[in-house]
Amino acid sequence: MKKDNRKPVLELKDIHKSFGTNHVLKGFNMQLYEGENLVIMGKSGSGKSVMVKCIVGLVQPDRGSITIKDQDIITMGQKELDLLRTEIGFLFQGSALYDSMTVRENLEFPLRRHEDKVKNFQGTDASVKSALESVGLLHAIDMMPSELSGGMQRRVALARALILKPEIIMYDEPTTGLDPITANEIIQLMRSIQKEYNTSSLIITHDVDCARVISNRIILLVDGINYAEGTYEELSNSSDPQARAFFKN
Ligand SMILES: Nc1ncnc2c1ncn2[C@@H]1O[C@H](COP(=O)(O)OP(=O)(O)OP(=O)(O)O)[C@@H](O)[C@H]1O
Repeated sequence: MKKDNRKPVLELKDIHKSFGTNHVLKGFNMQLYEGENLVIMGKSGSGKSVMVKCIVGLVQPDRGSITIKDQDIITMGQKELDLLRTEIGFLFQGSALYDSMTVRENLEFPLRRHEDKVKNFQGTDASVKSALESVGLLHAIDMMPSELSGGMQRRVALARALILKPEIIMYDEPTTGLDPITANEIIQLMRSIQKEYNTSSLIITHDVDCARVISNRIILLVDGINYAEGTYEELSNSSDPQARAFFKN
């Protein structure tokens, strides 16, 4: 593979994490570059969620460094960390909408939490409308989550992830639980958002179709390390059977 001379926006170096005798991450390395869609694939239980939790600060790695735009987040104070986190949007499986709030109120929530950052934006109402427009759901602004289909709910969650105009978006299993047509709509939306906002995306997925369509690059997480890296074509045609096995449906 070619050596990449671009600067990463997010970098994990030599991350180790064990739970008792269960050594989950054993020196995992990853660079996410500006504007790219990087997919992480790994078998169930391989440590993908633990890796994401290390990035968002829910789990403390035993060893290694995590930098976002050259700032080390492991040694950072809470206040700086909160501000830096506004640079990251999340679309997690569990990132459900608040049932008792309208779509508009759900989107206003992160704006209110991060008022300092929002001062530079065009105003709450305009920000909410522009994020909803990006996911094609402006007409649903006053609806309740219960009135929306599963796919629409995920699009609203995506609008909420976008509202602070993050430079990085992390998607954890973005298509899980959706039928193939809706899953494809979400994938196309992720692509158009990447173009519109020039975000760098980290995507955790089991979905081979999603990985094929969305990825510029894929990292296979095996035995706690970045076992193999490359484009979909490179990895799915790899001479290594363990790498190739990921792409058999
Ligand atoms: N808080 C915790 N305490 C103890 N063990 C944990 C904890 N969190 C994760 N683990 C263990 O770490 C390993 C990796 O779990 P993780 O949830 O990261 O897997 P995954 O790759 O995300 O799996 P899946 O694809 O099924 O979601 C598992 O063996 C799990 O039991």
